[in-house]
Amino acid sequence: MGVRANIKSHTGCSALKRSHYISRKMISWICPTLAHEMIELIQLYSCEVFLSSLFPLCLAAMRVGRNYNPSIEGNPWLDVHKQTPRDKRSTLMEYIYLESIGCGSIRLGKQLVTKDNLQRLFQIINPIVVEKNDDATEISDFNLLRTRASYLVLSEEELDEMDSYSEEALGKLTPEELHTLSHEQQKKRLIRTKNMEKERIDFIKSNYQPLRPQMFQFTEATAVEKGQESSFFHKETDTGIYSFNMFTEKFCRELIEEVDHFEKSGLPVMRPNSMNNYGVVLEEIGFNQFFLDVLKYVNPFAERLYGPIGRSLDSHHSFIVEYKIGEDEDLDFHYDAADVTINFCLGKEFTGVLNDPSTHQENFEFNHVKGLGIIHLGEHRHGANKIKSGERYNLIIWFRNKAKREKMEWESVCACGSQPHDH
Ligand SMILES: O=C(O)CCC(=O)C(=O)O
Ligand SMILES: [Fe+2]
Repeated sequence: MGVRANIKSHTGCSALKRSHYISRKMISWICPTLAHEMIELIQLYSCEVFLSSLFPLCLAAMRVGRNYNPSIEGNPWLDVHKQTPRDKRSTLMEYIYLESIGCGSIRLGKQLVTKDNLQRLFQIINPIVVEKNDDATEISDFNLLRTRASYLVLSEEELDEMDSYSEEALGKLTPEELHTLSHEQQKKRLIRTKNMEKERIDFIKSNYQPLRPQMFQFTEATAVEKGQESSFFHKETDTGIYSFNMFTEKFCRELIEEVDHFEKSGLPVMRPNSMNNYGVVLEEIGFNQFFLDVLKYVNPFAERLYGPIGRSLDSHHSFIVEYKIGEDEDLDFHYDAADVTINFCLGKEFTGVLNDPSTHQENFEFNHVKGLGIIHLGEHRHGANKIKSGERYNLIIWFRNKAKREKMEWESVCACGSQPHDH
């Protein structure tokens, strides 16, 4: 993030932004243009997947295209979520924010804050809940926990460490001792983070009643809209940003509904990453296989677009980010802890910015439109402009090479310097 200062986030509606907006509309909704784009792509990639599975769909889209009403008003994406207003998070569920030291934090419905649950979810024998103040006041009666307030969940050992490793005590350690201490702690934390994740997934699995159990299975019908079968990547920049239209309107609406339903359950919600405070990690609520299946579909494209990096993808971290005025409103520049990222707009209003990390000269802005996604390299620096009204839900899929990512995680325990936007 060192050179971030020379790149500013844009909130105004520049001509550049408008032209991208218009071009996105043209490509997605004016089907003769869309057909032309498809032919170009087919020629460019002449890829087996295109020919065997997508080509017939492309032809179908071209046929529909001749009669397709290109007006933006006719775009089903633009008003579909008007019918599904989202209840206020605060009135839905009495959430308590519970933080660990170095192993992530969760939101948990107040009724689920019990010693047993904390023991399990935080992997601590005798969990102690303390106020986040200088005195670390212990709260033993969980009824006294304040809705939407944040607390620390600690083991007795951690509480002792807080005293013994006070700034004064740390000042007495040599730099080498401090280094070793922090590395040992980080290793322990990494292992605990993994165990906590496993427990959380088991906890959700045994307690969550999905709204639509069938939607946890990926099918091509989910991915490709009948009549608008345009599952292809449109080149946006020379630096590896492509846009595409992949998931159906129905899927997007239902995914938002499922996420809302999950949030109402009060079950533990992990922050999707270190920068977004709202949203849900989809593999934790049962979508792991779903996105592995999506990956099979994306794999040949990723390889065409990104070569060996695209070929190496074998795992994912998938989550929903939610933006709303008064909550998360924007996202600072960062790069993802991913090899390849898909960022797909499920709904609401937003303007985003993507910047090329290698040159820092690029100033490409992409206006998110419901039903459109972008794919880019994880290392491609980007951020999100402030939301102006309403709510925005985006589906973020971080595709990764598992072995490489695990190696990086362990190495980061020993590396100093800036970290990517990790989860
Ligand atoms: O809000 C967005 O569209 C971007 C989100 C993002 O970059 C991320 O969560 O890594
Ligand atoms: Fe990102």
